[in-house]
Amino acid sequence: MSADDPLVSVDGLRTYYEESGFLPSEPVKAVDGVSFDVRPGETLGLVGESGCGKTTLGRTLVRLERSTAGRVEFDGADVTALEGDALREWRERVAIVFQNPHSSLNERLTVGEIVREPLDVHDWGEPGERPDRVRSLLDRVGLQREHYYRYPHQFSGGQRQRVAIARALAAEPEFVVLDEPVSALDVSVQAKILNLLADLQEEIGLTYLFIAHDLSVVRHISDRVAVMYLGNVAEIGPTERVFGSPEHPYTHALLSAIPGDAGPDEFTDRITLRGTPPSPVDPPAGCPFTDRCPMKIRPEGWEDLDPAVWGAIAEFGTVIEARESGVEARIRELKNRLGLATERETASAVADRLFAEADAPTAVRSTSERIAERFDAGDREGARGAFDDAFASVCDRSVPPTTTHATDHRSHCHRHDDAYEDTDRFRREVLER
Ligand SMILES: Nc1ncnc2c1ncn2[C@@H]1O[C@H](COP(=O)(O)OP(=O)(O)OP(=O)(O)O)[C@@H](O)[C@H]1O
Repeated sequence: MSADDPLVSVDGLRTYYEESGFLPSEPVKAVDGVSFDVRPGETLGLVGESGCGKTTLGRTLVRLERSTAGRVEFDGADVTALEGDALREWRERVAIVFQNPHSSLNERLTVGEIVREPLDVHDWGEPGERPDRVRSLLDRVGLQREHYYRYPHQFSGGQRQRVAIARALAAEPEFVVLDEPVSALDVSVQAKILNLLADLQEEIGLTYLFIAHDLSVVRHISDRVAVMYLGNVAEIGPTERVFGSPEHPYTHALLSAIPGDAGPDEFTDRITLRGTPPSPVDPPAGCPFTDRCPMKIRPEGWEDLDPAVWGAIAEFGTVIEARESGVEARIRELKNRLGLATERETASAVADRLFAEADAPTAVRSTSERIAERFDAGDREGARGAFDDAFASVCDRSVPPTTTHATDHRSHCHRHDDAYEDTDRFRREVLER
């Protein structure tokens, strides 16, 4: 392997959770087609809101979750299909540190036994050498050799995380997934653990995937950063480039929420995103961020609408869509079958209220009224189609291609297409929100 070759190469990776329950359901698309590399010796930061799939991605990379599709190459070889001895052997080369050191350690084992366990599992060295290896690991992570016979409950959160790190490094892995390794710790302890991780990386030449929601920690520790949204990577690039000149509207929004100097250089105002991310069971067909994007491209004919009207249209669309498909539709179907009353407000009433509040122009009102009437008359699929014909834009219809902005800096947004790059206007609009 040359120094430029990735250690981990992820291509089109998907991890879906099949749900078993009372209602027939679609899988949770926790990771929905991500591609990126992790290079030897680097720290790749992984950020994004709660539930966007960071943990699932990290767990899939070390085969704690089974991928649904795509490839994960480790040192050039696909590891997604490994089984038996080959899987066991490869597992020596990877490790994971979990967020909560209060739940990740087995309380019934001594610290020495906890750290020794992977040495036994992977048949590391001779059995007689292992206690010494454990003691030197304890020493290396800032604990004492004498702690071998102590139990986890005798330690503070920071010390427990040191035990977890010693255990993760015991069998000499090359690649370590750090899943929010400091977020459960006191702020005063966080810096010490981060420094320990950085020292260990340098000494041993480790490669890290560092998952975190604290963006200033990620900026501090990562060489590159990947921004995740709804199971997808929206943007990836060198840390200073992504923080200094973010390209994806979601990255803009995420970074604008950082107080003070740690925020992006070109924005000073906070961008508040509408609503919450959609369910990963039923993600949008086009851009994953389309429902909440403050820079969403508008369809022809509606370019000059006031943002409040545009917001009302989006809300109306969400109601129609939720009632026509997804969980709400399945529940309604079931209730209908059981003879239970279901709908509350008619679509026409929803449209009337939303568009009156937003003071929408007549063209919007009459178009929506026609759609709502069709919906209320029972042609829900037709109404949804009519809504898409009238108001959907390229962001709703097609998955954005990859745009490379500079060496190593990539993002996925239709705005990067020259035809739509009216960013000045939309950035102003974003700031005015
Ligand atoms: N074992 C599971 N079975 C079914 N769904 C799951 C399972 N684990 C996670 N999910 C779902 O998959 C999606 C991604 O979850 P994941 O924990 O990977 O996100 P995350 O970004 O790490 O969130 P957080 O920051 O809260 O840990 C969520 O919708 C979550 O509810």
